[in-house]
Amino acid sequence: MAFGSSPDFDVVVIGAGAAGLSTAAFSAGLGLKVALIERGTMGGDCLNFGCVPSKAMLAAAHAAASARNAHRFGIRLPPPEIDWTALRAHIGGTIDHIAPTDSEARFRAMGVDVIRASAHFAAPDVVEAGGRRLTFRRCVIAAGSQAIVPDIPGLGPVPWLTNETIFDLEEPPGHLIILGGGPIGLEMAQAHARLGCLVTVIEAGRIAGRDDPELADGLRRALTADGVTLLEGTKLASVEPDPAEDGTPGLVAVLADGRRIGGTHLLLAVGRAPRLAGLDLEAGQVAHTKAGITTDAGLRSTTNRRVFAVGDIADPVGIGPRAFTHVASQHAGVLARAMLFRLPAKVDYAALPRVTYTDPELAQIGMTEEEARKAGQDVRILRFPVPETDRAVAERVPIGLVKLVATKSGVLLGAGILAPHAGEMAGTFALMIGRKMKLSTLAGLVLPYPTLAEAAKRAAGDFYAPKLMSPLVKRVVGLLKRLP
Ligand SMILES: Cc1cc2nc3c(=O)[nH]c(=O)nc-3n(C[C@H](O)[C@H](O)[C@H](O)COP(=O)(O)OP(=O)(O)OC[C@H]3O[C@@H](n4cnc5c(N)ncnc54)[C@H](O)[C@@H]3O)c2cc1C
Ligand SMILES: NC(=O)c1ccc[n+]([C@@H]2O[C@H](COP(=O)([O-])OP(=O)(O)OC[C@H]3O[C@@H](n4cnc5c(N)ncnc54)[C@H](O)[C@@H]3O)[C@@H](O)[C@H]2O)c1
Repeated sequence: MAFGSSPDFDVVVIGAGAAGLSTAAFSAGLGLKVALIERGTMGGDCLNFGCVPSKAMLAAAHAAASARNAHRFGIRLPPPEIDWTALRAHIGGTIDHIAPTDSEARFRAMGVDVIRASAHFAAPDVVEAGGRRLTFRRCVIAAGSQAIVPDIPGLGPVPWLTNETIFDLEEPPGHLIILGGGPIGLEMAQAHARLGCLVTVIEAGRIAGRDDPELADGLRRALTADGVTLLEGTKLASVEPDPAEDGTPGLVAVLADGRRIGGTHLLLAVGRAPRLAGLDLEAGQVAHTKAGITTDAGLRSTTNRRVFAVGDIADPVGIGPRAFTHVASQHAGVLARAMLFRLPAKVDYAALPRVTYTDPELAQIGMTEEEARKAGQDVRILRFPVPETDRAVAERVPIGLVKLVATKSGVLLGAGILAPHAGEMAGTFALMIGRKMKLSTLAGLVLPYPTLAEAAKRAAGDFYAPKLMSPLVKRVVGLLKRLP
């Protein structure tokens, strides 16, 4: 940019996914001149290849499971028939319904200059896209992440799927082999199993490895009951193409112990890598590692003060990346305060919720027991089995657990919930942990009866039960009862 001249844009945003769209919307709303650059589909991963299609598919899968399980309630139904074409129309229709919110037309109407092209840095204050050279006051990198493609011998000729292609299958997979038992692998495993496919998950460690092992154990039982084969602590040595006689592609997964598993499709779900390639971050003098763009806790690049990063691609120093849509929104909020209002805003994940949308759902808010202990906390653990609530009995919920992690003085640090619709309970815990509330708040809450959430109240109540039943309290009650 020539000395003294003003830049073309106040804010240039690279990527129109959850993080970039929120950033562009608030910046334009505050009257700034904004360019939003997207090389793919408006809405990014969440709308097109992530949260939305996966939850739409899971909804269909859960409906099929409900039909299969109706006999438990005295309702006899024929086995459900899966109409794959109609199912795909449901998934596509869900995306189409939400798409206008993320559309180019909506953002143009806000006054945003939407550029449909690939963006890269040409200088620390210049981005190029679609043959245009854009100078900026601030650039926000919101280019997201993509599925990691591991280096597995034989993978080249085997047709593999990622989250970007699995929702496009015109026929249901006969036998879906899933590599990786994290949220993507597990959600897709249950969805496909309940939709009538054979499913095998190959996981190098244990499934739901970031979650509490007790909660993961319940999920393991639920998935196994759905017919998912879980191979944990198992390394994949290689894959071989194995087309069927009619020429339809197939594969054999060869495990490190020599076992051979034949399947029709392979889904790679072994984690995400930031989309750094092509951004020419060197030209922009933007520091990065393979985890993402290195920022301070206010999401500002540590090497180019004009540049910020948000969403999956952001790697705030000491906190690390988190790949969730609600984190993308949180980042946009931090950015609004830090970048535009120059307030000392920082990313804070202390009360962060995350949910794996299987049935039962696995929700974790704040710290797991292991994380709290690693952080040096002297913790109290409280549990209550969800199936012991009256609501669970009525609804025949066989598996579930609430596990609370608190300080010795009763301040809630973390909550893990394995229960149907556990995600719907997460807000209460995010509020409690965020506000550093004590378990007494939860134990004293009047909850509607009968609800699964009562399990959490019962777990919190256990913190106080020994104190209530102590000899001292008994003596006080004994003295008080003598009063007229
Ligand atoms: C299968 C699956 C299920 C998920 N389910 C959930 C869920 O239930 N809940 C949840 O909270 N999260 C979920 N996630 C995670 C969530 O989708 C991501 O955290 C979220 O999409 C991140 O948003 P983002 O804006 O950072 O990136 P993205 O959505 O990836 O958007 C980045 C955009 O930048 C564009 N781009 C990249 N490079 C350039 C460039 N050089 N020039 C121009 N444009 C560029 C890309 O085309 C893309 O559109 C799921 C993810 C997957 C894969
Ligand atoms: N419901 C949700 O909120 C939701 C759903 C899907 C994805 N996401 C986001 O996307 C992220 C990525 O999800 P993901 O499931 O791909 O990744 P992940 O990193 O969470 O899990 C990947 C799993 O693959 C295993 N793995 C890695 N390499 C392997 C190999 N060679 N062989 C066998 N197993 C291997 C790991 O041990 C791990 O358990 C999540 O962490 C989350 O942030 C969120």
